[in-house]
Amino acid sequence: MEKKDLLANYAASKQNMCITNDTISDGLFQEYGVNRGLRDVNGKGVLTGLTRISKIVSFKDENGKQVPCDGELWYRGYNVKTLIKSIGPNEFGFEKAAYLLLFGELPDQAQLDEFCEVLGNSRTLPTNFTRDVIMKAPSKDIMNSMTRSILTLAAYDPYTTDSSIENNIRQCMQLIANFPMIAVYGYHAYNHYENDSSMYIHRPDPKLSTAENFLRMLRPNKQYTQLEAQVLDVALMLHMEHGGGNNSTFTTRVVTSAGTDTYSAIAAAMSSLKGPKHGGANIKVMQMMNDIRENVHDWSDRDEVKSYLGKMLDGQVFDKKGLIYGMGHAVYSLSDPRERVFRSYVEHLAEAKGRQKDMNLYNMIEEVAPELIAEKRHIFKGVSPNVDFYSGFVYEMLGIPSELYTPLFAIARIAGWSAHRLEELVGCNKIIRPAYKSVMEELE
Ligand SMILES: CC(=O)SCCNC(=O)CCNC(=O)[C@H](O)C(C)(C)COP(=O)(O)OP(=O)(O)OC[C@H]1O[C@@H](n2cnc3c(N)ncnc32)[C@H](O)[C@@H]1OP(=O)(O)O
Ligand SMILES: O=C([O-])CC(=O)C(=O)O
Repeated sequence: MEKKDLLANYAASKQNMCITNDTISDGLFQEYGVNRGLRDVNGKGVLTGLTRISKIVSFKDENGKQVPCDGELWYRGYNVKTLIKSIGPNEFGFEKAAYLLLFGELPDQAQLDEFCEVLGNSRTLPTNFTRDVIMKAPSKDIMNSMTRSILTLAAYDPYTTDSSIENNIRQCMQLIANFPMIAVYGYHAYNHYENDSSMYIHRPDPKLSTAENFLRMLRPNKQYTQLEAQVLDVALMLHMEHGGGNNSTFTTRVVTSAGTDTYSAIAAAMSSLKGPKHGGANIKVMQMMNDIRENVHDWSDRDEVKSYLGKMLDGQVFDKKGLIYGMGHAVYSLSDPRERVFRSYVEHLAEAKGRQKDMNLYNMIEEVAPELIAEKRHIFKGVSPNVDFYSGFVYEMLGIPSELYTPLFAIARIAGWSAHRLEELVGCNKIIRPAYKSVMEELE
């Protein structure tokens, strides 16, 4: 028997022991008033912190009663939809919103120009970093490849552990600037070594925005249209920030509170974001849609689509996890405002690109899935499509490879993580250490 089989067989033989000894019954959670996943029975999160960075609205007060409402997302006092609308036809919004999230106020033109200039000039990697780090052991999992790059960047920083606020601002801005590079170069290395394609390492242009640079570095001929860059810019703005409680931002805050350095905190956040129940859902949605296209004979037959989705919820088909990806949210009830914005773009793009049949299938799933989930699960606050439902479809129509969908989320969310790291360092300064009630038995 090969050594690796020996270990795999041993692990398989121990599986049931772990399941038996690690299962904790619902009754014990109830007895001690412990909320699974830090969520109460109505799905509301346990309050664990205060923040000024953003606000999520999913319930409204009606005559003293909290009732579900359409979702709203606010960055530092501004509704994200208003922020997006305020971006002029020849402007890009990601940088403006990043300044807002990091420093708490909207920049005037001179402040924005200065910020963009600093960010643009910071889009460099240490000498030979692409060859020595990114091109070594390339992986299809670009989130892992980026995380490896982030941790290795720490080794090139003489002030890694300096916890002053100015040093943290410098490190966060350096990572915001570097994220598109380590993502796209990681993809090209993988595409070359694993898919036998040509490799392109285009340098970023310091005068271009994050969205433009991403497309410039990705495309072999560096070309993109203004519309493509603007759609991507809006996508980035929609993904930048989502409160302190989402899994990756909470991770950032927990790890930051232990006093660790910026690189380690952001690497931890990356590891959270890639989870299929969080930012990794955008790839899962695309895989799920492909699976539906393959297995549903008539995509326009509502009953056939519904029946297949029902099997998915019962864990019989697709990845057998019992989830319909791109649906549901820990906070939103009737709608996720980001999905609504994406939807308006998707409709135009699908028409322009002749993808009407796919659009109809998405529309049908958007209608049927919430009904089905409500039938088969305990839903207290309503279930609706989330930001990940359409994002992959938009990226696909922009010709972006699926390996880069979750990395794109990270390229945007690094701004929110950075803002929360700074807020934790400035305003909290207390290690996060919740309690676990022990239900262990003492044995002789
Ligand atoms: C950027 C983002 O992170 S957005 C979210 C991206 N994730 C996905 O799209 C994955 C699919 N969705 C889900 O797994 C869930 O909706 C989550 C993880 C996002 C939120 O889950 P919860 O916080 O448990 O939501 P909620 O309290 O409303 O769920 C109630 C029940 O419905 C289930 N449920 C919610 N959404 C779904 C879904 N899409 N498919 C199947 N079941 C679902 C939950 O598992 C839960 O079941 P349980 O009571 O047996 O535990
Ligand atoms: O808030 C959450 O739990 C997940 C989410 O939508 C995000 O992080 O953007």
